Amino acid sequence: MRLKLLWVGKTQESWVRTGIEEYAGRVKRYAPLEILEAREEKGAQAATMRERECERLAKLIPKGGKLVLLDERGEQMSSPELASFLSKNRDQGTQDLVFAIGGAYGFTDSFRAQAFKTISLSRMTLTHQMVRVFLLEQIYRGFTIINGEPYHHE
Ligand SMILES: C[S@@+](CC[C@H](N)C(=O)[O-])C[C@H]1O[C@@H](n2cnc3c(N)ncnc32)[C@H](O)[C@@H]1O
Repeated sequence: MRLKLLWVGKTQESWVRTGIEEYAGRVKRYAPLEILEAREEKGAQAATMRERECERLAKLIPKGGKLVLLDERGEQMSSPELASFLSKNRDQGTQDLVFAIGGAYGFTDSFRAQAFKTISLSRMTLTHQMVRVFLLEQIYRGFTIINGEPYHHE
């Protein structure tokens, strides 16, 4: 199973980039991981920016890829539940599990409708930049749970 992380715009803060590099490196011990960046839209109305950014995200989804959205309105999962979601997909032969993080204006309804699952990390709104690190850390945590490694403590 290959993992793809899609997001909108460059990672601006160096301390966020450091976190991404750290946890992306850890995740790659368990599964091939590719991070793909959609260009951020600027200077238009929120709805137009959301629309254009989602069109760009949609183009990055490989054919047959299973789309998982990160969204505050999604389903809240525990880390063991995320681990079992990852292992189930791996065992069922999912080729590309594609996680998408929206831009500052989130997702359009039509992009939401393409998702196979929508996950919330919290009911609070987090910055789309920090969500990149939180998601990578949870995926890493998930793999350590799958492998019975001493990282996650109940
Ligand atoms: C600043 S938020 C967008 C807020 C936008 N007003 C909305 O309603 O979706 C940018 C992106 O960060 C991610 N995000 C923010 N908070 C999140 C949370 N609690 N759980 C999961 N993803 C979150 C989502 O992918 C979201 O599209």
